[in-house]
Amino acid sequence: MSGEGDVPQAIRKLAPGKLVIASHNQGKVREIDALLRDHGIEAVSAGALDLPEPEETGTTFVANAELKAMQAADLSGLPSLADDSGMCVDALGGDPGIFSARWAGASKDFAAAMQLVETKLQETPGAGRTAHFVCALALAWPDGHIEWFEGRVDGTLVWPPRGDKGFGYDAMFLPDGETETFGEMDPARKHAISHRADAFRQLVAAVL
Ligand SMILES: O=c1nc[nH]c2c1ncn2[C@H]1C[C@H](O)[C@@H](COP(=O)(O)OP(=O)(O)OP(=O)(O)O)O1
Ligand SMILES: [Mg+2]
Repeated sequence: MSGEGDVPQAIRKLAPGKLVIASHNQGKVREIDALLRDHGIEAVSAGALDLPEPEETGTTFVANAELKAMQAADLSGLPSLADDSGMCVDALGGDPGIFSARWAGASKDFAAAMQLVETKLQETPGAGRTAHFVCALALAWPDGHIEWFEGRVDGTLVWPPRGDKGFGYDAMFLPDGETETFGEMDPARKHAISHRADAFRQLVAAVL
């Protein structure tokens, strides 16, 4: 058990590198590292610590984020932050959702995953093209205490994909109110408006 009040001091006292980013996705680690650095926090990635990639057996973004954060905290003995995220397409009943990474297969082929989304949309009569990204962040402490936050950004899917600055499904996602896809825009702009930024704002407000 931990009161809300002692957490900010705890994270502020961390030595540099003593927060684990419990992710094996380089694109995500890059974004989370940039977001943490904005708050003066230096972290180390699960990959750099040789932590294994857990099987994501949860049925929600939050459950999978918790599972990844808790495993990293258990194995490292350090506070660990995990991100479980994905793209939910309205006309596909929310797919790929928590299966966003798995649609890209073992080779992490997101060109193929984006093509699969587009093909399924073409096969769905009268389908609209609205979608949103979700990001669940879970922060697990070695004492078992855990807190989580969920962010979201709404947009429309474009075809063909545009831009190579992002990762995953970025090149086909046009956020509402923008003229560039997540793949085309400056990373700083994505950091300001993304699902991950939304979840981070909540984490920062609650924890830092
Ligand atoms: O900002 C994003 N821009 C584009 N695509 C994104 C984004 N955020 C999540 N996505 C997609 C791709 C990713 O592979 C999957 C998350 O799956 P998810 O299991 O949370 O992550 P992962 O397996 O890639 O790495 P890990 O679990 O080690 O953190 O959703
Ligand atoms: Mg994963």
